[in-house]
Parts: sequence; C-alpha cells; structure tokens
Amino acid sequence: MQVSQQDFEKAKDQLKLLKVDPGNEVKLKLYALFKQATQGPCNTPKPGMLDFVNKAKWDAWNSLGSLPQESARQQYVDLVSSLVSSESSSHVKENPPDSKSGYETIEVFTEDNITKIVLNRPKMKNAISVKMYEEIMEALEEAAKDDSVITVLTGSGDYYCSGNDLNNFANVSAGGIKEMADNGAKLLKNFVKHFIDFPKPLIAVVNGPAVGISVTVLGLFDVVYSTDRATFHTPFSNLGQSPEGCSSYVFPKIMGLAKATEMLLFNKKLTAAEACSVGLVTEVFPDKTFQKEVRARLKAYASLPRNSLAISKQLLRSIEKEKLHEVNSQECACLKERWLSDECMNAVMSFLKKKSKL
Ligand SMILES: CCCCCCCCCCC/C=C/C(=O)SCCNC(=O)CCNC(=O)[C@H](O)C(C)(C)COP(=O)(O)OP(=O)(O)OC[C@H]1O[C@@H](n2cnc3c(N)ncnc32)[C@H](O)[C@@H]1OP(=O)(O)O
Repeated sequence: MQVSQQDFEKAKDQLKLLKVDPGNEVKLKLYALFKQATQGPCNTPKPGMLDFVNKAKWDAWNSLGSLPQESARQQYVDLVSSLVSSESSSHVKENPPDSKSGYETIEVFTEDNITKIVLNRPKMKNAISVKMYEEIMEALEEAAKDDSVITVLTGSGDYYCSGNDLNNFANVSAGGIKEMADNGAKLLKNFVKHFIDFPKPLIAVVNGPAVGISVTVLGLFDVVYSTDRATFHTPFSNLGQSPEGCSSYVFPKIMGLAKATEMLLFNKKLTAAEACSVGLVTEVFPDKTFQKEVRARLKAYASLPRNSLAISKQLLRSIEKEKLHEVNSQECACLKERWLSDECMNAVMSFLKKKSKL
C-alpha cells in the first residue's frame, strides 16, 4: 500500500515531538530519506572537507542513489513510526514519573538529607549533551539551596559518564563554527564554575567507567567513591583538545606532575585502584557491594550537622577558589582555539563518521 502525503506530513510532526535524541546516525538517515522523498536523488555540489556536518548530510543523501521518491517516503514514515513506538516503550525507564523536577537528561532525588543527581542517558553511556550541561547546573543550584546536607553525583546504567557528547559539535549554528566555539567555551566555563563554587559537600559515586570532563571535575569534588569496575580516562590529545575542569592545575597538585602528564597529555587510562593510589579517588569498593557500602557511608555523613559541614568545606576550599576560577578561564580560552583546529575537527569528524555507518 502506498504511503499518503498525509501520512508523510504526520510523520514529520511526530518527529518534532520526540523527547529522546535518536542519535546522529538515525538523524542522518532521516535527513537523507526526507530529502530523497521531497527532492529526489542528491544533485547538489559536495560540501568542502571542513564543512563536516553538511558533508555528512550530503554523503547520507547521496548514498541513497536512485531510490524512488515513493520508497523513500515509505522508509521515512516507517523509521519515524519505529522511533515513536520505541520511545513510548522506553519512556518509563528513561524518565520515571516520580523524577523530582521534570528534567530530561538527569534525575534528581532528595532522601535522608541527601540530594542525588543521576546522569540519565544510559544508552549514550551518559554522554553530556548541551541540555545535560544545563540541567546539571540547574540541579546543582537547587541542591545548594535545598535542605539536604550533602549532594551526590552518579550515573545510571553501566557507565558513570563518557564525557562531552561529541554530537555537541555536529550541530553547527547559523553563525558557524566560530560561534559554536564561543558558545561552547561560555557553557563550559559556567559548568565548571558550578563545581568550584558548590557550597555543600559534593560526593561522586563513580558507578562505572568515566571519560573526559566527568574525570577532570572529580578534582573539584570533596569525596570520590568508586566501584572497582570503573576506569578513568581523559583522551584529550586523541581528540586534538586540551584539559579542562581545572585539571591542568588540580591534577598535578593531587598526583604530581608526571602522573598528571601521563593522564592529561598521553591519554593514560587509570584503573580504579590506580586512581585511588594517585589520590583522585578516595576509596574503591568491590562492584558487588559498591552501592550498599557507599549508601551506608552517605547516610552517616548526611546525619552530621549541615552548617558545620558547609563551613568546614569553605575553610578547606576558599584559599584556592580565586586560583581555580583563573585556571578555568584560561582552560576555556585555550579549548575555544582547539575546537577550531584541524586536529580537533578531524578527530571529532572521525568519531561521528564511525558512528554513522551510512
Ligand atoms: C553550543 C556549543 C557546543 C559545544 C559544547 C562544548 C562543551 C564543552 C566540552 C568540554 C570538553 C570535554 C571534553 C571531553 O569530555 S573529551 C571526552 C569525550 N568523550 C569521548 O571521546 C568518548 C567517546 N565514546 C567512546 O569512546 C565510546 O563510546 C565509549 C568508550 C565511551 C564506550 O564504548 P562502548 O563500545 O562500550 O559503547 P558504544 O561506543 O557502543 O556507546 C553506545 C552509544 O553511545 C554513543 N556515545 C558514547 N559516548 C559518546 C560521546 N561521548 N559522544 C557521543 N556519543 C557517545 C556511542 O557512539 C554509541 O552510539 P550509537 O549506539 O549511536 O553507535
């Protein structure tokens, strides 16, 4: 049976209502099918090498060859329909109704004087999208003001966090790559500022592997508990980037210059035991008993007097604050330049290309 124009228009509208980002690969496929359905085979000039987003789109459309418009329409409608049904069946798991404040990418609970912020994009290994950066900042602001005594950050699923969502670099704004780099640097500076200034004890419960910015900001936490299954990886050079999260200052202070260099320049991935021995992690627990043992610790800490803890944290941290803000500014300025470099663009393009099998 032929798909009608009405079905096609309906699929277009349904797509706009999806709450979960279907990922780069699917978005490229949808783009290609839409173009093929509405304009026929790709006949526009191929974009330049550095215009990697438009080039990926062009490649996707071009790969459909001479697929008839009617078949493209049918495939577009089928793909949207499968996305809609998979979202409605996974919706309960991804965003349960008792989630505190209707966040999309995180969940926030307060119980027993503990505010727990859970990174909640398990299918993407909790990669931090722009939306997630914004929601984490909002949740930290709320946690700073609420009645809780301590705040906890953890991940859902098998990963703690896979760092910056590299798709953040795929959506180049109308202002182009330079504007994206400016906006990215502002976002990053503000994100890290929230950790530097957080007024209550902040505890990371590292439930699995951690990558990139989720590792660097650990130096700004007060306590870091980790499962023995976790690893700690900051592959900045592999990505043509440079350290952030104040790690260029805090890591050498914690672990000494040589160990920091192995991590931040040479991409050395640490086991949980190694991260503990260099002082990045406070204590490691067997994966089997991790949640139970950590819960008991957190409950005990959260029963201590709130103001005393906050004041003591201030005393421990205030001497360094100004320096940390300065380091944060410098790191972001440096990254802004890195994001415009061929080294970085090629590395990100290579990751996104591998994802998109089109
Ligand atoms: C407005 C301006 C916007 C700019 C915003 C800038 C914001 C500031 C940036 C701050 C600087 C931060 C730096 C970093 O964090 S560097 C580290 C970046 N992270 C990575 O390089 C990790 C990339 N991912 C991987 O290497 C692997 O996915 C991983 C080892 C983490 C897991 O491998 P595994 O084989 O177990 O699982 P999959 O690869 O199959 O993963 C499942 C799906 O999730 C996708 N995924 C995972 N991590 C990321 C990521 N970081 N970015 C994008 N996508 C990610 C993965 O591709 C799979 O997707 P598909 O199922 O669609 O294939």
